[in-house]
Amino acid sequence: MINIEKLKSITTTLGTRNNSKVLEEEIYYNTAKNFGTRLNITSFDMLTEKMSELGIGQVRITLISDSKIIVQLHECFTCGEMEYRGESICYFEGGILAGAISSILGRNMDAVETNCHALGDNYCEFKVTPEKIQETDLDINKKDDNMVNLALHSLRLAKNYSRVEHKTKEFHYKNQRLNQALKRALEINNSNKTILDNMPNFLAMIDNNGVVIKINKQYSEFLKTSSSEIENKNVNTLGWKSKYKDVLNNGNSEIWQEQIGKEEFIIFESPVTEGNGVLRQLIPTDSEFVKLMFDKISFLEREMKYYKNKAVAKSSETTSIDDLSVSSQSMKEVIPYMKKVSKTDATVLLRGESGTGKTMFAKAIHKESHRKNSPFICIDCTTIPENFFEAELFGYEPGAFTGANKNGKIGKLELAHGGTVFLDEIGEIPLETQAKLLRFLQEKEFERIGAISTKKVDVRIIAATNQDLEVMISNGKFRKDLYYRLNVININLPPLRERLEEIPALVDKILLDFCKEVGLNIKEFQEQGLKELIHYHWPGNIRELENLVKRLAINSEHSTITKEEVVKEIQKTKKNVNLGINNPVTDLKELTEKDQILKVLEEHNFNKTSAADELGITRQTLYNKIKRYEIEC
Ligand SMILES: Nc1ncnc2c1ncn2[C@@H]1O[C@H](COP(=O)(O)OP(=O)(O)OP(=O)(O)O)[C@@H](O)[C@H]1O
Repeated sequence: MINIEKLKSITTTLGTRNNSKVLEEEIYYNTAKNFGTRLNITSFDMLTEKMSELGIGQVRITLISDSKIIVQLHECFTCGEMEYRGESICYFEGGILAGAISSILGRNMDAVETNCHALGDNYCEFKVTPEKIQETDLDINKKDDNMVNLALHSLRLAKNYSRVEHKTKEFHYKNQRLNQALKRALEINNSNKTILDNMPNFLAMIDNNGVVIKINKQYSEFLKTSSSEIENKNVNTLGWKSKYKDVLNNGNSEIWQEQIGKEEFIIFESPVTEGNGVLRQLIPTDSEFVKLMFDKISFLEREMKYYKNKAVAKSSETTSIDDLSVSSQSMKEVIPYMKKVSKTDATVLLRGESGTGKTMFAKAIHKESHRKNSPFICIDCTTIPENFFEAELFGYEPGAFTGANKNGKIGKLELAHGGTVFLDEIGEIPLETQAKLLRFLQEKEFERIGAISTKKVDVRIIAATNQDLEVMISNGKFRKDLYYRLNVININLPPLRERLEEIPALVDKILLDFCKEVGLNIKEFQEQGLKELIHYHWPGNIRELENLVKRLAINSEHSTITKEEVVKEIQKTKKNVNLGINNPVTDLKELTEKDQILKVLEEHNFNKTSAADELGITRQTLYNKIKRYEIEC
């Protein structure tokens, strides 16, 4: 037995409702195709006549060959009177053409729309080709209405991703197209049989007062009654459990499981006719369609679990607040505050120069919080191209934009549900995305790109920056309202030169962890060597100290690292500092720094890894600087 609550929760978190919509859409394509085969069309002339008579459009066949048939459709029913939509959308007509041509040729054909009026073309055009599945698998001439046959057909089509992608590109317009098709379906009367009657599933249309305005033959036969006994009666009078009110109020489909008679059904109710009516569909739970849907859901669920586990595993490697090496007075004062803050869900803004430990502290806050068993997801805003921010944070629906993954993408906020998202270098977020992020911080909800429904997720945001956000606000580069939202808790990590007394403890910790990690005999520093470290001013902060200590641990010949070895290593680091690297930046110094970076890059043939090495900075810092100084590489 299917657990409908689980289905609902999964569809809500993963947005798989839309994946089920993909299949739903397949069903409609197939239904139209099924209808096309039943028109008993035997020639192309008859096809042209019938399509015109049904009001589907004016057909012109421009090519008939062994491999394909090209059909133009003028005055297309779906898009003929539409404005430019930017996508081809006439899957309903494609289905009818595919079905009709299949019955003319006596072989299974499929139609793909290659031109569309909604794309700005003068007319719609369909390429009709033999379907790529084995003919023996499906006998479309067999006038078998059963759900299994249709669902099997859907399964094969759903597996054909390019087809699915083509037909699901514009999810926004799907309902509209469907509305029109159904509206029309109610009007068209073909030998006293409506299109609804030709549909194999159990379907009914309910108006906004809860009155059943149409029920198809299959449904009324299942209820062992005639359509006239049902139509024009209220769902309450009929004893139907319907959620039409919720559907119409919220504009979202409802799905649930129900036993009717002896059979179990999945019931879908979705808004149609511009939100004035509801289409009710009953699908038996033992149908292939439902099984397929569950397969898809469990695949997505497994995928989600995999990424969640990965994220949780990463966060469990994290140092906790108590394990952080902090021995200076200024940092010791920060720790109790951090612990208090960790227990809340408040947004935190960590500020400090590069290498002062912002990322490490963000992870420690997460580990101390009640979210510790949920993902910690770090987004380095300096590495995301401007156009991809929204997709990265909020995700997108299948086919939301050209070049998008055909299955859509779960955004990092959704992935982190229950956990923490760390936005490193928040100042890099483009203004447009800042607005959407602000809304998320205020309402905890967002829409994926291309989605019509809103998602709610429970995520804590920790942000970090070493930029002067206040200056960015006055330059119009950072939103003031977002700044206030982020700045609820502000933790400032002082540069290492202002907490030099921490160096001995930091060095001990770094040395011990590193020697263990790489399997070196544990080493120590000569006292004079340590003093040298304390006398240096560490413009690259703890990261610079960490790199230097690790280099010494590897290069030192002795179990005790000598003063001379330290001095030599510091000289190397200083050389880079004299070159202007790692200095806190002022306008004047920035100029020197840019020149020096350019010089080193040129010397290294623009190889970023070796240039970063020479400069004594991470590759990421080098990328950041290249970006900041607009150096062309
Ligand atoms: N208190 C600490 N104890 C031990 N190691 C630390 C501490 N603080 C920072 N580090 C180490 O210093 C390095 C730099 O820290 P981190 O990446 O957190 O800095 P950051 O401020 O986020 O830098 P950036 O702004 O460049 O991203 C890391 O490898 C981290 O492990």
